[in-house]
Amino acid sequence: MTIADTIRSRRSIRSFNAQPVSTDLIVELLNDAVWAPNHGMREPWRFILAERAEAKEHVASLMLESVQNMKLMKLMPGKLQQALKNKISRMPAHLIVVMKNEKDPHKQEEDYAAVSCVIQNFQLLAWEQGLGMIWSTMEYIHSPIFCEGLSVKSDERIVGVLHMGYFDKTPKPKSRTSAEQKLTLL
Ligand SMILES: Cc1cc2nc3c(=O)[nH]c(=O)nc-3n(C[C@H](O)[C@H](O)[C@H](O)COP(=O)(O)O)c2cc1C
Repeated sequence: MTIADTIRSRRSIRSFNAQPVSTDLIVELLNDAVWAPNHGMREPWRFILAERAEAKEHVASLMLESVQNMKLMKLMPGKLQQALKNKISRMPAHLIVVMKNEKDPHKQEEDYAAVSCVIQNFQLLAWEQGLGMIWSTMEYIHSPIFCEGLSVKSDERIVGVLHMGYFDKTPKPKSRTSAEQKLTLL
């Protein structure tokens, strides 16, 4: 597969099968992904991996607790909330990508971009191995309950939670606007 093939064929995966994901593989892919560009070599990222059943249960509980006050959740019957928690707990792995905050807004922006590069590298490398994921930025990633429950420090933020695993069905691609339509030639 060329890089272009991998970029074009990668899809966000939201449903996974039960096949476990090896920790060694995730670490190997991360070791390639961190060769991302990053200004000042600040390498502003770190990772938290939940693969063991108790760890995934913990992540799922924190997610649910964090969103409990959201209007949508309040409308959701208890049974449905439990089903959601079970769905998250059953996913093969969750990788939480954490960034060190910078006081200088310019550096903060650069670092958010660098961490996003690592995430995309990781998504593409994983895709080549048949491993799918969804990059979630749902509201809970900013919740003190969620962050404190994962020992994310006050000078850090979560850039995304990557729910990942192997999958049986590849979603259809959503079309993209051609670059020509977005290009200004000076
Ligand atoms: C920064 C970022 C945040 C995202 N957050 C979510 C999310 O919270 N929930 C979700 O379902 N998808 C999320 N996505 C995935 C997009 O919905 C997905 O990339 C888009 O629909 C295109 O689909 P594709 O990735 O299969 O090409 C996010 C993607 C990015 C880049």
